[in-house]
Amino acid sequence: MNLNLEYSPLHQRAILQTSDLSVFFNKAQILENINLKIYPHKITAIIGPSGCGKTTLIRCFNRLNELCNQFKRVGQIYMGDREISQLNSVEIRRQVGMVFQKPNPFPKSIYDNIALGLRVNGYQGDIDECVEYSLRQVFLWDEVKNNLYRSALNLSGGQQQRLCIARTLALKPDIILMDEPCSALDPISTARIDELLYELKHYYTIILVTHNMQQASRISDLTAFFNIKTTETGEKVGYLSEYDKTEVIFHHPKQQATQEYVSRRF
Ligand SMILES: Nc1ncnc2c1ncn2[C@@H]1O[C@H](COP(=O)(O)OP(=O)(O)OP(=O)(O)O)[C@@H](O)[C@H]1O
Repeated sequence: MNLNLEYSPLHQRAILQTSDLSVFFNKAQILENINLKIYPHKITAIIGPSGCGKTTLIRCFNRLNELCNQFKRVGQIYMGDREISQLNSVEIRRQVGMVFQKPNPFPKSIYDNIALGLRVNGYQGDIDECVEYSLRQVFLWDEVKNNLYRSALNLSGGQQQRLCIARTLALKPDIILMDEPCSALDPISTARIDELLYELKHYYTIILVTHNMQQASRISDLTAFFNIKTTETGEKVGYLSEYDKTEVIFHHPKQQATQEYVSRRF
């Protein structure tokens, strides 16, 4: 579903695209026929009621679901011209970084949180420089530059989440998946992350799962509203209900369910 995106087919190629994507866990269908295009250097918000499959969808994009042996997918996911099953899963996870709901720094120093991933990926450049550059990108450098060898676990929640974002950025991904990255943070830390994401979209493509309607409406360019339906056999399945520019989804949605969800009358 790629609606009314004036600039999309004419001016931009999708960086990531699903084609009739359906997902199953233990034979239960979780997502049905998802057709979604993600455009480069945009923030795409994924919104919808709990259980509609938002996390499951984005975990398809870095092939994380495949670690669960009950998982099955039907349909295609293309990165550029290539179906992601043809790509090496280690390479995919470098190209498609992920930031989780709860900040999850390694129980190591601030420095090592970034340096470890670089070493594991065989980084050939200057690690000190890259650590500094990544911490500057998330506006954390000035706060931690004198304590780089202290445990990352001593940082505040907001600082830990910015460190996790820096750790992801250090590997130079094309796409960053963010699964409710601010849900464990206070409003001031959330506002800082919002500003940060807005800056980062100049360099990266961001897919943001969020329950925070203010966050989605303030910083995203495009919004995909997912909903849940009940099948004839009584199963609940998630589907893409409406996808458009964020401004349209929040101010002139075509569907009543979208209107109700974004205005919290769902
Ligand atoms: N590994 C798994 N094994 C079995 N079922 C799963 C697994 N992961 C997710 N599910 C099921 O898939 C459905 C969608 O879950 P998912 O977490 O993707 O939804 P969501 O929209 O992100 O929800 P929320 O907004 O509450 O985080 C749920 O019914 C969940 O129980």
